[in-house]
Amino acid sequence: MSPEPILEARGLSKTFRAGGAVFGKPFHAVKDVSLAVTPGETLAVVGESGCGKSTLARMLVGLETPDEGEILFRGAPIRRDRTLRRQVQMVFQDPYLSLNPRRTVLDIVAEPLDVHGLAKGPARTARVEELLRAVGLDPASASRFPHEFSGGQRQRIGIARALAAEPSVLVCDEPVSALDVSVQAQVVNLLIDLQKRLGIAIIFIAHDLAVVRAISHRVMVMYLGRAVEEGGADQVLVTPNHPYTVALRGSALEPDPARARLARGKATRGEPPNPVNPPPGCRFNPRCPRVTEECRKDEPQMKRHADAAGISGVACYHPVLESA
Ligand SMILES: Nc1ncnc2c1ncn2[C@@H]1O[C@H](COP(=O)(O)OP(=O)(O)OP(=O)(O)O)[C@@H](O)[C@H]1O
Repeated sequence: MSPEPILEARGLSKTFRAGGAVFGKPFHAVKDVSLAVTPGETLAVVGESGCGKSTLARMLVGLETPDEGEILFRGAPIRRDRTLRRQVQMVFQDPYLSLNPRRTVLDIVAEPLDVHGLAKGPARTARVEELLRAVGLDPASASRFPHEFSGGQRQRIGIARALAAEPSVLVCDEPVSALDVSVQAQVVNLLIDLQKRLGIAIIFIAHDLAVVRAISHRVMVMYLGRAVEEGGADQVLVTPNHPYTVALRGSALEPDPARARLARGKATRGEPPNPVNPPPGCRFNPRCPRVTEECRKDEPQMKRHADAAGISGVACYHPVLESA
């Protein structure tokens, strides 16, 4: 029997108005997305910029309220309360913007300890030093300020801060995309190591399939607010079923970023996606090499089935392997 999910989202939707304007046209940034992670598991959420990954992440940690759907922690619905805030912590994309430049590392990492009343005085300092050690930083650096650290070290400080709350789930929103390629693997390896030691579940958000390869057990692919494919990491990353995942994978195999963009552009023909005016039918249809009339009429629903790696699913009338 597979373990119970620690965090589950059912049918989450979020609508914004175009341009953030009060009278702007409403559009779905996230539409009917469901996911689940079990303790010790990493679910990667991948898709191009604007597909709704950050909005999904913000809903999961309670920074954004879903318009529809619910979030369950250990099987019980949770709202934007303290339980959710403490048990589900976020690691932000930009380690330069997400750390207050006027506070010391001690005070930054101790913030969740203060907010949740977890430690005071010498115990607070000792806990911060322990957390800094856990993320591979010198505990003596607690009195320093963020600008004295490199990008990779700052992201380690962000991870230490997230861990201070003793969370069961870390939601990492593009945690390495602002870092040099040489540093990205170190931060990914740190997360893998922490997961093994602490048994936390990780939701790892990225636009790049190559980055998620090392860390993910399961992968969900999003396109214009919708989940289009999900399954075990090997299945989705090696033998993808959705034509969009195939296109993303094509660009992931290209190590040079400029060529990867070109490959992605070629593989996903036509206009770049715009969530404000999604096409009728399948949202990917204007760019899809396998498009038929059916795809232009009705939106395909996610069809799920159980396999060796758990549940797999694809929302496509013409999935690649089945019709090959
Ligand atoms: N507060 C907001 N008000 C209006 N529109 C928003 C708001 N937040 C996000 N959006 C829009 O919702 C869509 C999804 O944004 P989101 O940031 O979730 O995507 P993403 O996949 O994380 O992209 P990126 O990697 O560029 O952040 C985008 O079109 C974005 O412009």
